Amino acid sequence: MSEPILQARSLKAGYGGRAVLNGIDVSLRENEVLCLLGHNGAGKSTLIKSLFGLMAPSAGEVWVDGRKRTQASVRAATDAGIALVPEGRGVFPSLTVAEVLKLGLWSAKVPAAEHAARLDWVTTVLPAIKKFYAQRSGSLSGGQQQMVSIGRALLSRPRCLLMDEPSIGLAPKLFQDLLGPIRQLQQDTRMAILLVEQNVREALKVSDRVVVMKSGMLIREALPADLDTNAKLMELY
Ligand SMILES: Nc1ncnc2c1ncn2[C@@H]1O[C@H](COP(=O)(O)OP(=O)(O)OP(=O)(O)O)[C@@H](O)[C@H]1O
Repeated sequence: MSEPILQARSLKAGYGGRAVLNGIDVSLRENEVLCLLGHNGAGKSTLIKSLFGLMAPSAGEVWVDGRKRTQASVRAATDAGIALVPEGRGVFPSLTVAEVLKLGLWSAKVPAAEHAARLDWVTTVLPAIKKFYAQRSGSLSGGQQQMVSIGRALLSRPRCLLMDEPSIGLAPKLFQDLLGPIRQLQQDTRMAILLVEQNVREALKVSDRVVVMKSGMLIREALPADLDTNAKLMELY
């Protein structure tokens, strides 16, 4: 089997000396959607931020493509083909969608000659974006903003996508509209996705494997099919 694209080994991290991650071991492989579940405050966002290089671990290691990362760096993560859909969307309300995506092209260091083709490609994956391309982001619905946030993350054509609660605040029926095209893209391209979700039932439908976090530890690993009843889901928490 090939090396994991992204791996945490005994990873510890926290804020101002307060430990949040208490030794996490997890691997994300090519061509899988790994669903990360856990209560509010379990440390899911902290794990995502640590894997992406937004936070330096206090102990333990992050490995990328079988090589130990020497320094937490978002630039290095982006260069390695990793992209983040952050919690809370992070689209600037006063900018139009076109402007948000142009900023995304710039920050992903996409060569200018490829900008048009890259934007075309993103709107092929998420065609709904075309409908509100010229609108200010602040005037969009939550689902539309989330689509822009996901589209922006795709601009670098990542091999590995980290998604922090992409469906938060959306009606459950919008989940598949938002995540369905991404699951399709993932299956077409063998991309790896780490998906943090509160919308457990819908998330399991687009996931290959599940890990559950509690108080900064991974307490369970399962397959979606193992969690096909309410009782089994309740056990996780
Ligand atoms: N920037 C920060 N500064 C200080 N403490 C933080 C910060 N961000 C998160 N925390 C704390 O770290 C703990 C874990 O938070 P984290 O956001 O990683 O959890 P989570 O599992 O993603 O939860 P949620 O589902 O609510 O987003 C919480 O106690 C939270 O209050």
